[in-house]
Amino acid sequence: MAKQEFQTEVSQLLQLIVHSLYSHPEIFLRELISNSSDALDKLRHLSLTDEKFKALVGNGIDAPRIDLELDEANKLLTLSDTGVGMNQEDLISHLGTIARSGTKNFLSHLSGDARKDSNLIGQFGVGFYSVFMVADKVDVYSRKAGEESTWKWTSDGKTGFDLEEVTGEHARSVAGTTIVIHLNEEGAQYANGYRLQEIVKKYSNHIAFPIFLTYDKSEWDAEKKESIKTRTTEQVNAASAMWRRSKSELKDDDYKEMYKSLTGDWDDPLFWFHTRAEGTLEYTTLFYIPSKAPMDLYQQDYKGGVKLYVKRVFIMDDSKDLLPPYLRFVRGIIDSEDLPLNVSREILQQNKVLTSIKTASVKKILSELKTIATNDKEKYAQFIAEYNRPLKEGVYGDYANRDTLLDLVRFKSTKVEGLTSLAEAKERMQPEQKALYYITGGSDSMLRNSPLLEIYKKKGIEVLILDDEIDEIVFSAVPQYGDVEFKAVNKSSTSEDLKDEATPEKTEELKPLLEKIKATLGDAVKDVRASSRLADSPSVIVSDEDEPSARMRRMMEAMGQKDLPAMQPTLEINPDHEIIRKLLADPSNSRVDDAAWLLFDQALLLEGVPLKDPTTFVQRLNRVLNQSI
Ligand SMILES: Nc1ncnc2c1ncn2[C@@H]1O[C@H](COP(=O)(O)OP(=O)(O)OP(=O)(O)O)[C@@H](O)[C@H]1O
Repeated sequence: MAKQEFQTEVSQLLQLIVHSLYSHPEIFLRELISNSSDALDKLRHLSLTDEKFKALVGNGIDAPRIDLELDEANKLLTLSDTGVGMNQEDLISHLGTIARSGTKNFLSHLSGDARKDSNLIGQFGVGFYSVFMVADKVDVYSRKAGEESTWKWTSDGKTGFDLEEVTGEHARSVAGTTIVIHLNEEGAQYANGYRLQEIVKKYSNHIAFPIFLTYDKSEWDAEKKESIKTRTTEQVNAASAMWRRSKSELKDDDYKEMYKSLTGDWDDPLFWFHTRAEGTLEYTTLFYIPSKAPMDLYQQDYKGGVKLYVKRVFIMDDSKDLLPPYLRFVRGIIDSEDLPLNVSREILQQNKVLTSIKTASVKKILSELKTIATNDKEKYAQFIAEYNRPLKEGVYGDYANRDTLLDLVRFKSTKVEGLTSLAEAKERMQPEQKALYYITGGSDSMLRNSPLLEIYKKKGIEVLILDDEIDEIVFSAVPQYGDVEFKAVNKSSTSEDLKDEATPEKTEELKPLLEKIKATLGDAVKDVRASSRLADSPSVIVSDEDEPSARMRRMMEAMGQKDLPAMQPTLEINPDHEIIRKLLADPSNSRVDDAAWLLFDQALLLEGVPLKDPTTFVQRLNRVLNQSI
């Protein structure tokens, strides 16, 4: 017998499961049943598509089932399936290490606060290891489909496991897995047939395979007027692929239960969309929106959340081709009547049937979301709190659905508390307002206090506050909302819209000063102009239409773009500001030189641009300070 140690992460996870996750120990059964159901799905798929496995039909593999057997007296619970099974290597790699990136990610997020951590873990399910909440020893006997040997894996869930080949009475006659759970003190409550039935119905009623329970059933003997126990085997679950049933037959609880057994989430989903399409293509989709965004939402190796079935036969999960990447938070099922069973991942990408299903599914999900946005604002706000960002990715990437997505995303604004839709912002436009204005490039408070907003505040015009990094990229690709243009307030041309007729004398008067400042700043600026967008601040920098903004430049640099041309913004000066008036009053003022740089540097700082030469800035500031004290 070979004794092997668990991977460090497994030990960590086990520690956590055993010491802090007692709040829902019953989920161990759901996790094991879900693994068995996956194993049955896999084998059924192989037997339909692979010659080698077709030959096995008739030898147990055509009777997919899950069996629970209870030995109450010895506190033993046995769960068996006739699924794909595991061989020696599988047992080591699947039950001795953590391959799932989600779980690794989870472990890195642990806060040490048991309550919080158990909520976190609910988001992905702990899988097989949850059995150690209720067991002090677990034996797994497994035989892989197409192989002869049965392997036994045994562990107390502490440091490691033993692995050996078994023969004789313990060898399995057909492929599959048997898990013998030696219930511990905590788990003793599950050595009860009625309790087990209740849990199976609660979590696994709609698993596509039958689950049988063998236990000592107490029955009343009418003649002798006493309770007698009879060994009984009963099917416990409904075993209908529930998504194939009609909506009218299904209750909310059916949907919620299906969601939980599908995802391992402990919380109810926010909402679900169940569709049956008939006509040229026949398929069923059942999509769920989890109430909390999945942990791996922003990871490149995220897991797709939609399972593909063909005529109720499981084909694959984790595929990233079933929905566009921005809808990666959606969980659920696509079940098609028209796809071939042996469809591979490679074929999937170009398959016409699947492309049509995918296109229709995206439209369906987005239109359902739009209905919720209109009819249930509170629920929609919960949705937006989790998924605004992926929707924005959609605005950028999904050209075909851009209009709908623009209606779904929400933004901060100078006119509302919380968030606004673009439709509402459009409603609020002033009669003379020519575009929907937005400001990007910094944190919420930095943007709200930016001098660029002064004129808009004065005129009562709304500006969208885009403080999410992704906004800048999204808006660079989206020129308008309906018939209204989007305009960034930091672009040089934008202030033209708002210009009040400046008196020609004023412009004339300013000219020499502007030239002087320009001469002082040299190549650091493209131009120096009188501003029509400032009220309280003396200066501001803006960029040309086709130039990246300061923040965009930082992002491009962070992404490794090296040969960006040097930044050359336009400096705008507020002709009515006291500092400027003073400089104008005395054109020979020896301080114009310092003033020019300080006006420029402060404008850069407000835009979040780090100064190239902070030492000189500080020296200048001190010089001016010294003169004024
Ligand atoms: N009854 C079983 N039959 C065959 N393989 C199994 C069985 N139970 C577990 N496995 C294998 O062990 C792996 C690990 O199982 P575990 O429950 O820890 O995670 P998972 O099922 O992969 O992830 P998740 O629970 O997030 O879906 C499975 O992916 C599967 O390959």
